[in-house]
Parts: sequence; C-alpha cells; structure tokens
Amino acid sequence: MKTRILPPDSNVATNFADHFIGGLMVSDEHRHIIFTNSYFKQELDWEDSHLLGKNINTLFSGASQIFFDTYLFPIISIEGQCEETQVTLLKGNGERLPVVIYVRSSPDKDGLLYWTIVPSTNRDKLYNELISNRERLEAQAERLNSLATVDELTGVNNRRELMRLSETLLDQAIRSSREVALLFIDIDYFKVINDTHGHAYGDLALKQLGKILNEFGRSSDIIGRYGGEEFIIVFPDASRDAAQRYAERIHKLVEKIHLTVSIGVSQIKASNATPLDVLVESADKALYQAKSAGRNRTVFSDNIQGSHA
Ligand SMILES: Nc1nc2c(ncn2[C@@H]2O[C@H](COP(=O)(O)OP(=O)(O)OP(=O)(O)O)[C@@H](O)[C@H]2O)c(=O)[nH]1
Repeated sequence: MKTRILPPDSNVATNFADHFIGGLMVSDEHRHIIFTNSYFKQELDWEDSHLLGKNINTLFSGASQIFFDTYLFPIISIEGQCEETQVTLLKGNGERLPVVIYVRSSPDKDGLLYWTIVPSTNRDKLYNELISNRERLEAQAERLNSLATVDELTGVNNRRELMRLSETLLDQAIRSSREVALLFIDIDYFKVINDTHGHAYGDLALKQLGKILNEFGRSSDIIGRYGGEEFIIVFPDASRDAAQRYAERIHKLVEKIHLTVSIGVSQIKASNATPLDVLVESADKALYQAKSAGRNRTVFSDNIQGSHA
C-alpha cells in the first residue's frame, strides 16, 4: 500500500488546528492575538472579530494577567516556554473557565508565542476523585485498624492490644527503673445482673464501665478488656499510694452506674523486672482474694490484705 504524504501546501494544518480538542492561539510581539482556532468560537463563545488584533489580556482574568507579568513572560524569555500552568480564561459570554495553558515562543525569535489552552475541569474532577478515593481508603484503613485493636462493645483496647501495649510499657519502665501498677478489675455479681435484667442490660453496663474507665485514665494509662466482665489498667510511675488512690476513685465512679467491682493490684518496683504474665497472675490472685473477702474492694498482691473502697 502506498504511504500517503501530505503536500506542504495542503490545508491539513488549518484543519488540524480546527479539530484540536482545545484552544490554539498565536500572539505577536505586542501580545496581540493574531490567530485563534475554531475552538474559541465553538466552545468559548468568542467571535474572531472580538479577539483578533486584541491584547491577550482580553482573554484572561485580572489575577491571571498579574501572573503572566510576574511569572509566565519572565519564564518564557529565559526558557522559551512555560508548561502546564493553570489560569482563568474569560469566555465570550463572561463565564470564567479554569484552563491549563502551554505557551512556547517561536524559535525564529520573531516575538510570536504559540498558546495551547485546555480546560482543566476534567483534570480537576479527576484530581478530586483521586483525593476522595484516597481519603476513603485512609478512613477504611483506620476503621480496620480500630477493629483490630478496640473492643467493639466497650470502646477500650481489646485483649490483644492491651497485652501488646502493656508489654511495651513494662519494657520501658523496667529499662528506666520506674514503677508500674496493674489493676485487674472485675464486676461483682455480673451473672446476677445478666440473669435479672437481661443480657442487653449487661452489655449496656459493660459499655458504661468501658466509657468511665476510658475517660478516667490518663493518656499514659493502658486500659483494656481482658475478658467478659474483666478489665485491666496498667499505669506507669505508680507508687503503692497512687495505685490505692487510683483504685478508690474507680470504686467511686463505678458506684455511679450502680455497679460494684473488685480489684486486684500487682506492682513492679524499680529494680524488679517482672514479666507481664506474672504481673497479671499476681493481680488475678489478689482479685480472687478481694472476691472472697466480700467483693467491692481492692487487694494488693504483695500483702493480700483487704481494703474497703
Ligand atoms: N451481657 C454480657 N455478659 C457477659 C459478657 N461477657 C461475659 N458475660 C457474663 O458475665 C458473667 C460472669 O459471671 P461470673 O464469672 O460467674 O462472675 P460474677 O457473676 O460477676 O460473680 P463474681 O465475679 O464472683 O462477683 C457471666 O454470666 C457471663 O455470661 C458480655 O459481653 N455481655
């Protein structure tokens, strides 16, 4: 098949300009418009007679004109072109249209500038879609992360996250010879509450307790649901007195939602590198003592003595 080559004098260049998907324009050394393709008439509502021979400023917003003088023309005079710049074009009917322009000076140094003008509406739309997709994905990732770490019913850390955070806190405390207290909190007679008022009521009680503990703790405290009606709080820099006061405040707060809890407390002292599971086990034993001694009280693991709230 014979290749078809267009003769240099064919009018394909003009046709091409008129079929181009954006505006093509040429301005002279006085910044007067000397050529526009049919896009200006068909899509931008400009008559040739209103543009040809006019200053290019006719076509652009005041802010865009300032931008031309301070950026676009200086760049073109140095680099010969200015690529992909967003400005505001004024349509023949007065509407404003965000466009991206590419401007290139003529290599003949005759002062002519060749302008390509493409509406950026679609580009902006695409960009906004990308942004909102990204935000959606981030929100989903955050939700998944929260599902993996937060106990859905009570809003406190789930058991796995509780243990993970507690291990970290314990490691840091042991390295810096600081004290740590672990409070094992268990609702009293919760089975009776469930049996008397129903499981949904029991759930609500757990939810309220989770909220109270979350609001009560400092940001450095780790609060989590260890199991059914059991919660654990681990907090640093806890002297015995501080842990005692902490537990007493919990007893008081819990009364407000018509519950009582028993609390077992274990501690690590400055130089004593106790592993987390040993700390949990000691607190659990102290909790058992608190239950045996009549509930609604706190017992410390080191002396297994009752102390009424
Ligand atoms: N509503 C509700 N109940 C739960 C949940 N998880 C565990 N429970 C209930 O908690 C109750 C715990 O009962 P027990 O271990 O006998 O303890 P208790 O009745 O609190 O008695 P003491 O701890 O000895 O004071 C059981 O009836 C469980 O079914 C939960 O997510 N929602």
